[in-house]
Amino acid sequence: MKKKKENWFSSLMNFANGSKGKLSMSVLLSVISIVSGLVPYYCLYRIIELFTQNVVTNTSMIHWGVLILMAYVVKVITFGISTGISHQVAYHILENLRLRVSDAFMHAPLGEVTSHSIGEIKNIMVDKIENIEPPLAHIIPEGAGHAVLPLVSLIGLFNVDWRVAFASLVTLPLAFVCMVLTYRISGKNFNKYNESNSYMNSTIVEYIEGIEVIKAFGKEGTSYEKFAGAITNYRDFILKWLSSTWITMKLSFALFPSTLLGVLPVGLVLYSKGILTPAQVALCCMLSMSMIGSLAKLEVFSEGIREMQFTIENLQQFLDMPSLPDAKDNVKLRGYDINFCNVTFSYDEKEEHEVLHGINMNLSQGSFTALVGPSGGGKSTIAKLLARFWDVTAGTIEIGGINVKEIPLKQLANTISFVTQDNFLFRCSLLENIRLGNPNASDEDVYAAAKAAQCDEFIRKLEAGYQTPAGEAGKRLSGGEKQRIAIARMILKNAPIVILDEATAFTDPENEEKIQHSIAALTKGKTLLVIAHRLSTIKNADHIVVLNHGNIVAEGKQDELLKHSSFYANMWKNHIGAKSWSVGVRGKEVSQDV
Ligand SMILES: Nc1ncnc2c1ncn2[C@@H]1O[C@H](COP(=O)(O)OP(=O)(O)OP(=O)(O)O)[C@@H](O)[C@H]1O
Repeated sequence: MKKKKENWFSSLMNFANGSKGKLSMSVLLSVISIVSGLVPYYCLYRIIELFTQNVVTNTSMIHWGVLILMAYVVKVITFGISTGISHQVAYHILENLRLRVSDAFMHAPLGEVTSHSIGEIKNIMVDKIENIEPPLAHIIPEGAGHAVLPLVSLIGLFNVDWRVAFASLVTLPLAFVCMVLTYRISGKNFNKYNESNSYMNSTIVEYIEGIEVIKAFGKEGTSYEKFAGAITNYRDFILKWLSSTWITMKLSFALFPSTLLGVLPVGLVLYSKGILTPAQVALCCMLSMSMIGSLAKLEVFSEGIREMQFTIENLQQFLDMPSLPDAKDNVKLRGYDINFCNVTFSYDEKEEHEVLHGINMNLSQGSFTALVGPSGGGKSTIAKLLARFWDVTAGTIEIGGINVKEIPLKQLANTISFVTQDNFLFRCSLLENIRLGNPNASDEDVYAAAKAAQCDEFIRKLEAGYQTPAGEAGKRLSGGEKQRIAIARMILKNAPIVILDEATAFTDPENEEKIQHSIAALTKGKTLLVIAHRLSTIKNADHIVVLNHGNIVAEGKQDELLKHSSFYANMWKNHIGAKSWSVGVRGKEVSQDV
């Protein structure tokens, strides 16, 4: 059965959990504050009445004056407390929204996440969510107050005379029509607005991120044009969008607060007929004027409501992202053997482009398995499926006899250390970047892991050593240095299964040998899966699996493969050739050493 689409406001209120009491208090105080603004009008009416009946005394003036002052104090205090509370609640809702969206990203298959550009995600998570804070903090409490005030004023007007009360409503129907029209016209283009805004954000992020490539290829002009074009398109779109609603919006802005238009003439006619006293006419004018402020505010708030509605509806696509099913309770693994059974996989939902076709593979606990093969053969995909960045399309992957889908994602993450090709450093110190591998590790443990990964020496040479912020250092570190930090993280994590995806690809030969020794020592007894292009680094593997176009084309030990697989033998020959060639070019002599 199709799930009923939740109203955007209910969705928003779901994020106020734990703060609904505060929100109600804020609404109540706001209503008190706004309605207490009517008290001075009533007092003025009584004072005018005293004057017109010529019975005014000092005591009565003081009496009504004090009442006006008290109403003012109540108005200011209740308003202050109400908005204070509502801002707290608004930020609580914003925090929940952001946490919920980032949680959705964390639990979604990786492909879902990468299908959105960084600019788009930043736009929604930072800017759009932040933009709803002011309307959220003001509209709910103040909106309630401003909705109640015209009603109270209207009741007051009916109390004086029903004809004046109806006269105050004369412009409302037309104002409503204009407001609904504005809402409809601008709503139609909101998706386009989002697209245009996201595109502009993505373009600027791409422009800044790719600045090195742009400079290297002398494409400043072209890239700048793309960026400037996105800004111009956005401006043109917004201007067109605004002009499409300009007339109806301005009309509704003008008509909504025009209560005096009916009240004043009708009040004066009733006065001339002796039905209303001058004080009553003054009271009717004051009451209808009190409605003006509130109706104008409601009109402005309708803009904010629309902003909130569109933001929440836009966020819904992120909140509704499919998530990888996650088991609740930790399971008992029977060791750390890994078993791929008939695994097929496509990155696209339609399964049109299968990248793995029925992979069967067994990695016994404590063994060292190497995945090799031409680029695009599916090596990294296998590693990512094991770490469950995606779920297999068909077949199963088991660890210790348990399907990875039945292992809670957290337990799986604790079981596997994955050093990927992208060695991402977070915006914190290098010490903390390494400690990510094990948050409970002491500083000494971090230093030991860094030594084993051959990064202690260069880190200590940095001005702030281990305290160097990675954001800053990340730009200064070489690819190999970042890779060694990632390996130190892996060492510190000490998980029973280790995946190294081209883990030493950036490292120079001298350090590579040292790291290879450290990795060999530190992964002893662990189930190790290495993805390597440089066959010399995995020639001692217990098991080498050769992948081509998503199929296993050969497997075995190095010696067996060299004897029985012409495919592997060719790869080996090419590898040796490439090594010799590179040495030859640099040293002007050709060597056949590997
Ligand atoms: N996120 C993705 N979305 C769609 N297709 C992808 C994605 N990642 C990889 N592919 C495709 O899947 C196939 C296998 O890629 P994979 O990265 O697993 O190969 P690989 O053997 O690790 O290559 P390399 O040695 O170059 O890293 C390739 O055709 C690639 O284009």
